[in-house]
Amino acid sequence: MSRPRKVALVGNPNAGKSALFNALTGARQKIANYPGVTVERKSGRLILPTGEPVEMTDLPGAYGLDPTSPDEEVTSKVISGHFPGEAAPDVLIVVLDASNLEQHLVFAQEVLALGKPAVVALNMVDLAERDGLVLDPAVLQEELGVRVVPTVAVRRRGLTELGEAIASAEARHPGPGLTNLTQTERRVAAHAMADAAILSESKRHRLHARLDRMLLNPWLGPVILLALLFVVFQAVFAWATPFADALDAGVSWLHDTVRALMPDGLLRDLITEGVISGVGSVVVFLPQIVILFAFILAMEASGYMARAAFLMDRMMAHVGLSGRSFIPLLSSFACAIPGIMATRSITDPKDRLTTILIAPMMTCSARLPVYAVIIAAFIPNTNVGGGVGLQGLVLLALYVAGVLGAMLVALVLRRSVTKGEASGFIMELPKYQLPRLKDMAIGLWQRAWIFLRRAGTIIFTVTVVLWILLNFPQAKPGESQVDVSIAGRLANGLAVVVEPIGFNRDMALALIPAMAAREVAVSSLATTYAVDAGDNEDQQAAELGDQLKSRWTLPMALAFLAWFVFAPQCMSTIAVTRRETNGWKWPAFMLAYLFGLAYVAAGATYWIAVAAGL
Ligand SMILES: Nc1nc2c(ncn2[C@@H]2O[C@H](COP(=O)(O)OP(=O)(O)OP(=O)(O)O)[C@@H](O)[C@H]2O)c(=O)[nH]1
Ligand SMILES: [Mg+2]
Repeated sequence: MSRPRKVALVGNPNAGKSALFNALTGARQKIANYPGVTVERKSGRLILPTGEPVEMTDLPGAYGLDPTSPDEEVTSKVISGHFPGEAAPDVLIVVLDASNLEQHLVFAQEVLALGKPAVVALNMVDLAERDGLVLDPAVLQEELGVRVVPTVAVRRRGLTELGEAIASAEARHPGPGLTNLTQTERRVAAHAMADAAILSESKRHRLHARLDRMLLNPWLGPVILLALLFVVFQAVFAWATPFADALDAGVSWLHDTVRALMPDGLLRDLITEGVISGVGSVVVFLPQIVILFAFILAMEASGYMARAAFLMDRMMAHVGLSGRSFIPLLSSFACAIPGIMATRSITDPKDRLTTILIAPMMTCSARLPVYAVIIAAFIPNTNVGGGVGLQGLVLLALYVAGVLGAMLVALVLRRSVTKGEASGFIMELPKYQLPRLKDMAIGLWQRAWIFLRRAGTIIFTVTVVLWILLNFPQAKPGESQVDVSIAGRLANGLAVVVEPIGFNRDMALALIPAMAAREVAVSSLATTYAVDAGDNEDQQAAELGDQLKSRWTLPMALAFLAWFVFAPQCMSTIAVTRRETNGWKWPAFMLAYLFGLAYVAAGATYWIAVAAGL
């Protein structure tokens, strides 16, 4: 039997290719309402209505076959069959945004001129209708010489017709109207084609235009953005509390139950102190993570995020970056790894390198548990007036500190190591859309799952190993178990280095396993204190927050927070930087400068706080 035919989705960024891919193959590729979301190719299987199985590939968006950035290069190589280890696609699905037809037809002509079997998915016809556009697909079909199928990817409209069109797509001889055109000629042709295909147009985006005038206003825009972020961080603390408390109670209950049921011994201690206290101390932050992502996903889907990028462009230009860096930096608030990969949509190599180097300073969600546990223990839950909570304010300040640090570093790098001018910013603003509940639910579920999976795998493993290192060799009566343990002795070595910045031995101990994942800092503190409590019932019952309060001073806690704003405590980030920069030079540079910054920031915080009498 011959291999299944290969079908590839091509088109401008933000046309809805990944949404179509998901709808057709049942995959869960990330979709978001701004250009440059997909930066790698991804394949999946589907069965056409004719019963024919095909292999479908989702590609990064592109503006032309001549690549100007690493992600466009993937697209152009896959289409031409030059992608290593992959045959050229047999059929192309050219995805067009119906509400942005003229622009999207330029690249479509270039692709169709290749003469491969092809189908056009006239996607987002619902948005076109909403904006008062009535289109005639037959006109486009006539002009382009291939089947044109209207679709609404997110509502699964037109999928069967699209499948049938794929099944019957055949090789063609593109007419003279398509081949050998210059880019300018294609633009002129696109204009004429769009004009002919648009039957009627009643301007109905007045509301959106007004919204843009407000949100993109150079003065009002940043104020609105800041206010919005402010609400987000207040909500992370305020809304999460009842859920976090419930989870906390669940963890305590489990801990006590297992303790009561199991016989005394090392195995019981491993399960209660290592697994339940350690991993549980991280899991309780699930509600906060979910709330944070609910806001991020809503901002992405509505089209507001792209506006925020537009607003930030001026500020980015001041530090020598382009607004293009905004989306990768934004993704880094979830995790630096997809953020660093998203830099593939940046054209200028030095621009891209700078963005990679500063991405780890964006506060990723793995820091949230660390921040939250320390803030909850040391920052009073008071109102600073007008219903604004101090805890949320401190959390916002930590995020802002990361951003400001990153901008400062970019400024320095662009004048030294990655010298260059800021490049111009071209990004089309996506249409405003109401976030779809189902997409939000899927997105949140994915984030929650990533978090829980980390807790169940990497955090679990590291915590168990740490517990073992904390319990051997066993202390004699009268000795402190942590002091004599292997982990304790290792930490004593590191403690010498971090003592000048106010860290104690337990903090030093937390830093080592936290290289695997930042959240481990929390579970490792929880485990250390649980082991240290030994048989002391009172101490055992004390929650991690109370333990911290009784063992750390406020300046120490603040220094620890400052450390985590900058420290590159994540091996995966280093690994992905190595991959994206093809060598060890830049990851080594990143490690050195970020640890340096963390050390200075934590030290300065500690000594200033001490001097201020905190
Ligand atoms: N209303 C409407 N929205 C759509 C449709 N198709 C996609 N979208 C939305 O449009 C946005 C972009 O969709 P994606 O699938 O990420 O676009 P893409 O072409 O893969 O973009 P890149 O990966 O950046 O090249 C998302 O917010 C989708 O929810 C559609 O037919 N109708
Ligand atoms: Mg995509």
